[in-house]
Amino acid sequence: MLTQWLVADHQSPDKFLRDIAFTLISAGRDTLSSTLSLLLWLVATHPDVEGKILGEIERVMAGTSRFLICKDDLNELVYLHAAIYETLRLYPPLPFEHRCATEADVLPSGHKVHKGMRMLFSMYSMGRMEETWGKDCMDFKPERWISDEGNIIHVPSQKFMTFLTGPRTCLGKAMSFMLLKFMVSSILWNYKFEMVEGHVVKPTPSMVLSMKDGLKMRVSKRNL
Ligand code: HEM
Repeated sequence: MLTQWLVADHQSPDKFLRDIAFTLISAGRDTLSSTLSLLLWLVATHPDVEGKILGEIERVMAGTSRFLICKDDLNELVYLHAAIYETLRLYPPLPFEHRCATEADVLPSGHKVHKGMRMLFSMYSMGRMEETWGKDCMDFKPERWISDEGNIIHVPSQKFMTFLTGPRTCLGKAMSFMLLKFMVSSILWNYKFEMVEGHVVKPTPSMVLSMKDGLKMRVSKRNL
C-alpha cells in the first residue's frame, strides 16, 4: 500500500514518507504509553491478575533459558491479551471523540441529527455501561474476555469502542496488542512493580487519558 502511494505521489516521496512516519509515531506513542502505565497500575493493585499473567508466562518460558518473550510465544499469552483488553475497556487512552454529520440522519435511538451537527461521544463511559458489560462493569476482570474453551471472545467494535468503529477505525490495533504483549510480558517477568504507599492514581480525561499526579511505583528485580 505504501509503495502504491509512493508511486502515485511523484512530487515528494520524502515528504510523504515523513508524514506517514509522523502519523504512525504520533498515533501510537501516547496511546501505548497511557495503556502501559494504566496496566502496570491495575496489575500492581490486583495481585490475583498479576499471578495469572506470571503463571502464563512461566508456562511459555518453561524449559528455555530466555528472559524475554519471543514473537512465536505471543499467541500463547491469552490471559495477558485479555488483561490488555480489560485495561482498554475501563481506561481507553482516547477517552472521547467527536464526529460531524455530513448529512441529516436519524440515529438508531431515534435522535435526529442535522447536517453539520457535531457529536461528542465518550468511550470512557461506554466501556463502563452496566447494560452493555453487566453488573460487574466497574470491576477489572480479564476473565470476561476469555471463553470456556480458553480463547479470546470476539467483541464487536460497536460495543468495544476503544479503537473506534467503522471505516476510520484505528489502523494500529493489531500492532498495539503485539507491542503491549511484548512490553508487558518482558517487564513483568523481570521486574516487580509495587505502588508507593499513599499515592493515589487519578485518571484524568484529556485528549489522551493520563494520571493527574503520575504513577509512583517501587520497582525491584525479580529473582528468576
Ligand atoms: C492502545 C493503543 C491505541 C488506541 C487505543 C488507539 C485508538 C485510536 C482511535 C480511537 C482512533 C480514531 C481517531 C479518530 O478517528 O478520531 C485511532 C486512529 C488511528 N490509529 Fe490508533 N490507537 C492505538 C494505537 C495505535 C498505533 C500503535 C498505531 C500505529 C502504529 C495507530 C495508528 C492509527 C492511525 C494511522 C489512525 C488513523 C486512522 C484513520 O483515520 O483512518 N494507533 N486510533
